[in-house]
Amino acid sequence: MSSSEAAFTGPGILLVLDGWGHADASDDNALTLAHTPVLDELVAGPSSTLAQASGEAVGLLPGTVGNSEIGHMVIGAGRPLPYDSLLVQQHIDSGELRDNPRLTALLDTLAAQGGALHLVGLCSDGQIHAHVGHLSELLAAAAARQVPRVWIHAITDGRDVADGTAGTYLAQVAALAETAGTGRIASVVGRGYAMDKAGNLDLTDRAVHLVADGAGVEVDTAAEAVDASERGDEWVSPSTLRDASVRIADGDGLVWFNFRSDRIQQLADRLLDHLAVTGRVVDTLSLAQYDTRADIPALVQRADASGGLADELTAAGVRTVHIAEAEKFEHVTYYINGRDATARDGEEHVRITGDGKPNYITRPRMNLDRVTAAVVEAAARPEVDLVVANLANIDVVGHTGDLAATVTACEATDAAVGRILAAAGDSRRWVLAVGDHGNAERMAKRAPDGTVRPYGGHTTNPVPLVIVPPTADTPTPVLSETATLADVAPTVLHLLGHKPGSAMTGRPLL
Ligand SMILES: O=C(O)[C@H](O)COP(=O)(O)O
Ligand SMILES: [Mn+2]
Ligand SMILES: [Mn+2]
Repeated sequence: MSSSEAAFTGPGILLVLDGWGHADASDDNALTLAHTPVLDELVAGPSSTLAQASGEAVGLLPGTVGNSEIGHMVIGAGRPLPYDSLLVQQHIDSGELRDNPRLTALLDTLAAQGGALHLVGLCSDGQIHAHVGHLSELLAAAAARQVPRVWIHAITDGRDVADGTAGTYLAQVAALAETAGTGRIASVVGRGYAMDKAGNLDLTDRAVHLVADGAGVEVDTAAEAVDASERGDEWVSPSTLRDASVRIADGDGLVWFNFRSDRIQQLADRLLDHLAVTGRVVDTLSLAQYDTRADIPALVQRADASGGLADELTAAGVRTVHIAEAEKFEHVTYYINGRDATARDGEEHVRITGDGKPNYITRPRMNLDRVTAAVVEAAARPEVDLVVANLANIDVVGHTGDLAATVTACEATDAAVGRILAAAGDSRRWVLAVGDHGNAERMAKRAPDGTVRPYGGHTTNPVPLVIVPPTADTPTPVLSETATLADVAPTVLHLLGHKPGSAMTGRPLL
């Protein structure tokens, strides 16, 4: 029987196991160290393949690690989408960024009126939220337009890159400024403060007052600020350089150089509010488009992500329930639907919330039991055609860089998948389980200084993709050996009995 004859159609569950990457067993592979009988059986079966989830396959620069935004967008779009980091790099390579009329207008005004330029963003080459190369280009543009003073407000990383590397990146930033002939680090703060996205405004406001008012611990060097942190690079205390202590003045300019919005938008909105309340008019631009309340003009526009799974399912009248806990809720709603937050007709969104400031090392199960219960409940409703869910633990706990906690997260996820498979069997649903990018299969990395350090960031590894038939006696489909995340939406449509959307370039895997 050919694989197409073996295909079955009907209701199903699309399950994204966040950060579920594939790599050979090793002593830093949390997924192979963990006892995961359910996942092991799934990936060992014939209805299993590996999908590319990084680099060009999904719309990133070659060799770039995947991330949750592009992962979910491509899963939904059924085609690779040029991601913001790729678009920014293309604008740099073509010279368009440096000549961008919004940028040159701002720089020329600052040069003519003697205003300072403030550049705010994450200083690493993690390529998830930002890249120091983009900062370098903005410094060169400011130098070319003779902006008199350029201040860098550096956010330290330690999450998308190995912890303990912030000092190296800040030295690199200083060297880039030297090469460009302009720019000095005015302040340093860890991303735990500056890039909170959970509404912890007490953290955000520390960064607001640092950047806007120069309020922070006084240090002589950026390295001193980093070295003083007792909780790693993510939690470098808001620090201001003694000989470069600045506040943002009326008439200054501000450019945000993170290309990804989700973790900078809270700070951007809060800072702009603070400047307005304190009577400072500051022209502001962002490198890529942000989802801020404030309308911040962007230097690089987003790619169109329409025509994906959500649009096809709505047109076909398919009823869906989208479920995730807070950390990944936007990913299974906004991003998977093509950066569109509106629930379509026939679409329900379920956001599972828990503690405000969870500690993922001590609570690696997170809110998994409640997410699983919501999936089981939705699966039992006959009117629901498709359940779309994200299990966050493997990725979110993986980001702590704590191997033991991540092993526990993998084991908890394994048990949850077991419960979901049982519920799928009861309701005669197929299940398609897939990772959105790698993370937990690699928990150590060589840092720029040559040392091997705990690593909680993402990887370029492929991700497992498995399909479980609706009943034990349904013929087991054999999946295509080559796959990418772009094949998920066409495969889901196929399993629901529909054709791939006309905007999709991926193909059904069975
Ligand atoms: O913002 C984060 O938590 C990480 O930098 C990236 O993780 P995500 O792409 O899985 O959200
Ligand atoms: Mn993810
Ligand atoms: Mn992640």
